[in-house]
Amino acid sequence: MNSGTQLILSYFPDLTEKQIEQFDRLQELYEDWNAKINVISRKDMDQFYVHHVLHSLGIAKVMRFQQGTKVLDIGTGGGFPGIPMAILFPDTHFHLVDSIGKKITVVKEVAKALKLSNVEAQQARAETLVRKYDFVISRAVTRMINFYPWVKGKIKKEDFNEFPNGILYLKGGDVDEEMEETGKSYVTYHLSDYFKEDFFETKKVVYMPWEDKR
Ligand SMILES: C[S@@+](CC[C@H](N)C(=O)[O-])C[C@H]1O[C@@H](n2cnc3c(N)ncnc32)[C@H](O)[C@@H]1O
Repeated sequence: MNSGTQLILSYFPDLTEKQIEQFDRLQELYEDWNAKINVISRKDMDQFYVHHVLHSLGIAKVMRFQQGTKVLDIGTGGGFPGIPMAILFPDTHFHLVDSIGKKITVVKEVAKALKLSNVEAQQARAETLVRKYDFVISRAVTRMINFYPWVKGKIKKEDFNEFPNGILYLKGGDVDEEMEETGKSYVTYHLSDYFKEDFFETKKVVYMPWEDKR
């Protein structure tokens, strides 16, 4: 087992043998694909498990998806946060979408190599999608004021998991300034409360539950 996988296991001790194997293969797969199609900044590759895998899994410290949950990852790039989350939640369906076809090629190949049957990858612009989901997850795509109109009609207005359906967005820096522009309610979780690596000092998960007259 590589040291990155050991790190993941230290924070998620209930991983199965299959999940351990899948996490273990990730770095090699991305190194190979990244040499052909740049989906991860090269200088980031030596911090791959912290900056990409563990960061993506920060969402799982905030929300446990039940079997049958449907999740959309918008602007997934090479598959973050969708691929690590799909390994962790094999009974949840993940729809990974990006507007750039080459990135979706990488996502499809990685999912195939890992036999992730719960991953569907599609080249599309977020605005054009018509299905409904329990949760939308995302990292580093655009400001929430732009993002929110893309997704608000795509979240099922019923609660299937322990907490209301909604958006789970990975963000660094000043969350409040950006979130207040939207006028919507949200909860901020600090990833430094869960992970001790310096990288997480400023990293957050912003949770926006769907809203009605509740
Ligand atoms: C900075 S990258 C982040 C990629 C990935 N989420 C990550 O954290 O590694 C932003 C991605 O959003 C995609 N994107 C931007 N606008 C989009 C849209 N309207 N619909 C789908 N994807 C979009 C871009 O193609 C790009 O791959």
